[in-house]
Amino acid sequence: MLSVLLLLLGGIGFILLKNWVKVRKFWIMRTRAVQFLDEIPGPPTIPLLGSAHLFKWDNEEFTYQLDRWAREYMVKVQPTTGVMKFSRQIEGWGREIFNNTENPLRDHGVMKVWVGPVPMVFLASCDAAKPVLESNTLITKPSQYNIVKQWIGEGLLISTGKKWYARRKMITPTFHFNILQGFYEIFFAQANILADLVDKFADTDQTVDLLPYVKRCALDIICETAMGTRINSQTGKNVDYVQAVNRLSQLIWDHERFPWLWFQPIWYLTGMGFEFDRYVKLSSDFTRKVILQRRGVLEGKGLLGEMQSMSPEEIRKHKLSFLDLMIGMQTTHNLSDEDIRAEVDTFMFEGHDTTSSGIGWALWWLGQELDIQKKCHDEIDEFFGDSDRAIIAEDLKSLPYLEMCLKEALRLTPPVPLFGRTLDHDLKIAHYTIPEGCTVFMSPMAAARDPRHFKHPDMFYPEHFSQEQISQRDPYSFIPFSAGPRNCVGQKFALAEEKSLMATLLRRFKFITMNPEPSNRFLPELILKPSMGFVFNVQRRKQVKS
Ligand code: HEM
Repeated sequence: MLSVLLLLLGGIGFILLKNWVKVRKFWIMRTRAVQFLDEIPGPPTIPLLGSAHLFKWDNEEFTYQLDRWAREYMVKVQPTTGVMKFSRQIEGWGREIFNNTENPLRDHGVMKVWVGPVPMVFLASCDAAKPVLESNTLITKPSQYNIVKQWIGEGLLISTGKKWYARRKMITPTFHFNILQGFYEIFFAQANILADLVDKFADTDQTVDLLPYVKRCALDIICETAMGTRINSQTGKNVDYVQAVNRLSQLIWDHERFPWLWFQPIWYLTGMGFEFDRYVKLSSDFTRKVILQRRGVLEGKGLLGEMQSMSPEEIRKHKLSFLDLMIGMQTTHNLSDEDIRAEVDTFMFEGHDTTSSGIGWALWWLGQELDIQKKCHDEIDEFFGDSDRAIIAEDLKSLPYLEMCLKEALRLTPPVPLFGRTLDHDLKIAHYTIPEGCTVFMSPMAAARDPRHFKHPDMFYPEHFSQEQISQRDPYSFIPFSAGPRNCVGQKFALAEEKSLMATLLRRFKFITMNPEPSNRFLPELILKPSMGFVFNVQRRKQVKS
């Protein structure tokens, strides 16, 4: 027995010594955090677990718990009794944060939560988040992203410092307007496959949950645009890959929530670690295979040497994907095959769950606000008439109201509900000091419910995005794509894809939401999901002709 104990202590001692520098750094950060964060309100803690022992296992309950904590600690409001509508809760929460003039502490929207021995600070208002977002130095992602890194590698989303600057400079031109224009053909083709699938439910008694349909459509789009490869998931192909991508996101979210899973032995004992590794291998092998194939195709066409000097117009003419451009830049930017794999997988990770969530929520809001949906139909009909010709980039400029609706949905239900940074230096927010090494999280949903910036913070009110209202507002109050130097590089791509898909669907159908608020709750996982899916009754509109 004694020898087992000694062996165990020896093992722990060895691990601590091996990681001495990291342990010391963490200890200093933790000591300063205990001292500085004491003032910031947050839920009760116990040694080692922090507040994690209080976390609800059930995802939906966990969401409600976060909401209760926010009201109780961030804004010092006693929990209300009875069931409140979730969106109204957030509105109330927003009001309490932003309208309170008596207690200056309430005005900042700052809360801390200890997850195990790790402190996290939530910055829920525009003013609290702005100093982090606009900084050129606070660009490091927190350790919570490490699990994502095991899947997508150190691509643009995860890298930091010089590597990030170089990659951002290299990747930004691949989203050139002229290159994006070439993708509209893909958007339209995939949107039509989606519309044909939806059509099977139209004018029947059957309702349909559109979430999995839109998700597969967005996955097909990102595979074709980012990798130059058709996976046809909409028509039931490549099931293994689709399942791997879906399951990885779920496993990552569980890993984030429960600190005991951060210990490798527990992660593997639960079986989740093995499952995660299996799916990471499946997904990475898929990307590696595609890289090899595309290199062969480019060599075959004699394009490999020429791509560096191509104009965006020529790139578009040759229908080159993001991966093709990476392969073209491989030698000049000294990229390994694994570097390319990481960047492509980053796009796969960032580029489909996000857009499908955005489209799903937008339809879900429009399916409840039928007058607003009618205005979208009218705008589309006025522009396209009876034609069902392909939608091209220029067309979308003529649908400003649809764009306002999409942005309003992004405001109320942002697909990325939280994003974080590790502080490389102490940061002062209002009268709080948040120490170096601490993790901060920004919440676009909370920031966008501020009545000082939005006239009707809890309502679906597209006029929030009229030119007049936009020009009067602090841009940091609307941050679904983050903001500042580390904002979403795919923002224009995402809006173009969303608008194109929405216009195609709305040309053909009217959507009536069957699970409106408050029954359908927002689940802020890695991506904001509906607790009950996006269930619609679909009605065909007039027949369109080409
Ligand atoms: C509605 C759709 C989308 C939303 C709401 C969204 C939102 C975001 C947010 C909030 C971030 C910052 C994340 C963080 O700091 O941790 C981000 C980063 C990023 N997004 Fe998006 N995104 C969307 C679509 C896309 C698409 C379609 C692509 C690619 C085609 C993409 C590629 C990226 C990349 C590469 C980054 C990392 C940028 C960097 O750190 O320099 N996103 N996105």
